[in-house]
Amino acid sequence: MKYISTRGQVSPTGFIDAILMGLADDGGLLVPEQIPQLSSDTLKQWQRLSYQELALEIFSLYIGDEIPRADLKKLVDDSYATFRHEDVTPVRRVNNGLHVMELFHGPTFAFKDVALQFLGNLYSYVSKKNNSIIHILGATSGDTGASAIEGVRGKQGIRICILHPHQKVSKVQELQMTTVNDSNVLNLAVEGTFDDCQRIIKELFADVEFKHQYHLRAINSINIARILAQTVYYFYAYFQLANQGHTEKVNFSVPTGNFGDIFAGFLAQKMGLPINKLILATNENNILARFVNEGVYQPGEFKGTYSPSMDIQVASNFERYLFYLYGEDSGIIATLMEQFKTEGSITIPGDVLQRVQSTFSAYSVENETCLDTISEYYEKYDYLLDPHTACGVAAADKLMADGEITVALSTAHPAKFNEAIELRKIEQTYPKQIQALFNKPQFQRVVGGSNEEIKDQLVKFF
Ligand SMILES: N[C@@H](CCOP(=O)(O)O)C(=O)O
Repeated sequence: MKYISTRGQVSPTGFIDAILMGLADDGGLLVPEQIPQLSSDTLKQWQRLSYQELALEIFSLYIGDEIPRADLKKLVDDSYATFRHEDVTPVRRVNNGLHVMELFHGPTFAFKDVALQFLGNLYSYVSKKNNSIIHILGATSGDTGASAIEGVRGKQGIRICILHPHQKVSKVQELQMTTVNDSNVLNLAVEGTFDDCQRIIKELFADVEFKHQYHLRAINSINIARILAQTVYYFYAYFQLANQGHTEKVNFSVPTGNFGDIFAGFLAQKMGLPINKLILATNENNILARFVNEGVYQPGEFKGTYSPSMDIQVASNFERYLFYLYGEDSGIIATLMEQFKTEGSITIPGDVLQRVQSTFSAYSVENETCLDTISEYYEKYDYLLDPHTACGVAAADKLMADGEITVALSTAHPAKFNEAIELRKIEQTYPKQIQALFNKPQFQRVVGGSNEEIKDQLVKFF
């Protein structure tokens, strides 16, 4: 399989070079040259596979023979052996039509572990095999950072620097990142928002000379490996329901910030998974919900919410979706992204908007509704939702029709966001791994948001 850029200025490249490139060198995002198409027979054959077996099949389609199957199997098995649940991403029925897929059974209690345990092991494999230098630079609104650090801490040949917005992540998220004292980890707390952190890393990756000189690698969802790994659980959820006798198409409701997770669902649908609606749930930072409902992509004013991981204005993976929306025409995408840079917005015509709405439904969840949903599900169903999952569940409640089956993606464990949970006077017991964080010293440097200052830190660290 080869990978091409959404902006068309990069020669088709193999899987390993694509993951090492991260952001495409022309500033676009890498996508597979062709999306594999699955027959209904293949779907039937996959229906009873374990999570690990399924991941191996899906990764093989996108990696081809670049990694021998036995090596790939070991990477997959090692990556998911760290999960606390034997199903890796179990699906639980909560009420009639609503199921929750728990994606938080990995080491840092968030869905990011599903891809970042794998990517961490993959980087280590590539570093040993090809003698590649792996200097990771990432931005986080809380979950990606902890998960990426956990995926590579202490690993030979790898260094990681994570930028997070100072005091705009939850206490547990901050502790998960900053209590790590391995010498290959650097945490920079940036005075600004997640969008500032993401803009900085994208600008540094776009500085191709700097990127190559310092061997910068990405762990955010700009890296195509993240998307591919997240595609697996859409299939797995569908198969778990099919094994219980649900043969109809399924809706997925996805708490959305950077558009990576829901894009993975979109990719699964394009591969042939019978998905009905993709429900896009935002918090009050609702640029994506406005896009789906009105056809205008324009950042609004930043709002701090109870779901800080989704406090994002400019969604990284939106460009990948635009590429498919516009028939894989990289010329149009390059023009639209240039327009976004100069004018600050993209408006799509009515016929294109109709195509968007045939795939996505969207709802923007207000702060109070998020908390109300947490209370309601706790009282009625004895199920404690984290505030991001609560946004997904609130959107599903709003947008699913009677008789439909919806899987809401539960993206994090509630213990990561007690700031929101305690507002509703709900007392939760922390898992022991989270409780232990409160007694540890923290290691982080607070920095301003200039590219030069970050570059300076990186040069010293790498
Ligand atoms: N919500 C994310 C933001 C970064 O998104 P990513 O999927 O591109 O890594 C976070 O928790 O850091």
